[in-house]
Amino acid sequence: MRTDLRARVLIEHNVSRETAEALDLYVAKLTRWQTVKNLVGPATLSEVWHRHVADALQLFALAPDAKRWLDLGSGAGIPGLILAIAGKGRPDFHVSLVESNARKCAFLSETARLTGAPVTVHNARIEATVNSLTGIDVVCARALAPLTQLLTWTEPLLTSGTVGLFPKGRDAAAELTEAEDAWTFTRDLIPSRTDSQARIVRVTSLSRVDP
Ligand SMILES: C[S@@+](CC[C@H](N)C(=O)[O-])C[C@H]1O[C@@H](n2cnc3c(N)ncnc32)[C@H](O)[C@@H]1O
Repeated sequence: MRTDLRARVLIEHNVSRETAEALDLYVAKLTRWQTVKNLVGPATLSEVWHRHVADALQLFALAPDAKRWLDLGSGAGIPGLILAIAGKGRPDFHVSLVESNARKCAFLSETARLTGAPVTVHNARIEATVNSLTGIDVVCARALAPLTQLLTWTEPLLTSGTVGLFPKGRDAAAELTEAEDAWTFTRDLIPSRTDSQARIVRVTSLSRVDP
């Protein structure tokens, strides 16, 4: 079952053999750490290629030319570390990972070293870090916070030309409605390729609604 999912994901995302081997290292490391550190929902591990790897890789198609990525609340590196592993060969490609949990950062650093993924791991809180990060093409965050909170955290970036890509579940439309009370922005609601109920919210040109 797992092998079938792996093969399907690799074909669908046109993954090279070298990248597939690096993704295998990621999955093996995640599986090993999961037994003692509980990095992802235990029920999701048997479908890691679909639920995590493919879910991350689909973001590339939404910003194909982006080089400098920022992933907030990376956890076990989803989507940021997976994107970094897959984007490793691209010129000037780099992903900043922000994660407040030290043991998750240890996993991110060790796995990045093992796979050669071009990342910087920031063991820090988002609110203390975002202002110092510049030159970011895309900021993403999965399963972190409601859209209104994400826009508040990423305001310095999204008001300055950075694109936001936020994978969301079935409540994406409601989160958008709430966020539009406080912000104006250009947005697309893109169907997820891994979950028919889920959406990816793409946000650009953010500004605050006048009080
Ligand atoms: C539910 S997990 C999601 C992890 C990953 N993005 C995923 O989709 O599997 C949220 C992560 O965000 C981190 N986090 C929550 N609030 C944070 C903050 N203010 N600054 C940095 N990290 C934070 C948590 O430690 C946790 O690892």
